[in-house]
Amino acid sequence: MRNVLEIDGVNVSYENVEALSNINLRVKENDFLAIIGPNGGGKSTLLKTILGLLKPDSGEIKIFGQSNAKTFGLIGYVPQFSKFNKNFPISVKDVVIMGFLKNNNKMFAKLKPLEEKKAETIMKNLNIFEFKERQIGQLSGGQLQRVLIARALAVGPKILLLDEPTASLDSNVKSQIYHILKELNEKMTIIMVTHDMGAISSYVKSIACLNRKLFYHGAPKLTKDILSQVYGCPIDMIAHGISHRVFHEHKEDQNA
Ligand SMILES: Nc1ncnc2c1ncn2[C@@H]1O[C@H](COP(=O)(O)OP(=O)(O)OP(=O)(O)O)[C@@H](O)[C@H]1O
Repeated sequence: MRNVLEIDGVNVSYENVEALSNINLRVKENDFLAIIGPNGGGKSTLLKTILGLLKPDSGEIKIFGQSNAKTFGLIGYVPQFSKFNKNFPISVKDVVIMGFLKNNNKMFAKLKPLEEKKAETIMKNLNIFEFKERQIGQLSGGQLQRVLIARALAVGPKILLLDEPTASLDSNVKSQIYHILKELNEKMTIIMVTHDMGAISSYVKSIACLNRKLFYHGAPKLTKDILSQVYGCPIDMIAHGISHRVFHEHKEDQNA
């Protein structure tokens, strides 16, 4: 299997915060990679850097062997839907259409007939076609997540990046989203930031544990030692090793 993503010696900082330190990572074609780690560990920063939205201070990122500045259409991005402004007066269909536009300034541009057909197929596949005229504020969390996945699929990506796709969804809806991702994974590589440890044992093919540095990258089998290193405190694992986590007493908490 060839590498679809190669990250070499990447450092990223915001003014005086070092968010990523010397990240080296290879992702193979058709992998389903989960990036896990504590809050503020640099997961979103890593996604933004892969997308080319943030420029590393040093190091290099290649997508299919090319600089990520030249990769429009190869990567689809699904942002954290909880951060999406649900009050924005835009319909489901218009959000999906935005995915076809290279320059998002032309937000309500008309699609070519072929694109129109493709948008329709994507919406039907994700079961959102029936409410395509609905304003996005009228959707449930799971429906909105499917709309954002549809938007990301418009470019026909080879890699799909998702930032916490199941955060604040109930377990039934989470399973629906993972089911969709599993199907998509037959055609594309998936890289997902998640705090959902349950997904790791059931759905993903590999994991990367990130807390400013990359502590582990490999099979989705976490040991207590790796988790403690990444999360910076001891962690108990209950039920199948990783589906739950409980923080022991914590020095900072004790002093609080
Ligand atoms: N725009 C910014 N300006 C300054 N510092 C930032 C900015 N964005 C992120 N940071 C800092 O960079 C570090 C990494 O943040 P990032 O959002 O990548 O973490 P994360 O792992 O995605 O966190 P979470 O799980 O809470 O979403 C944090 O210390 C954060 O405060």
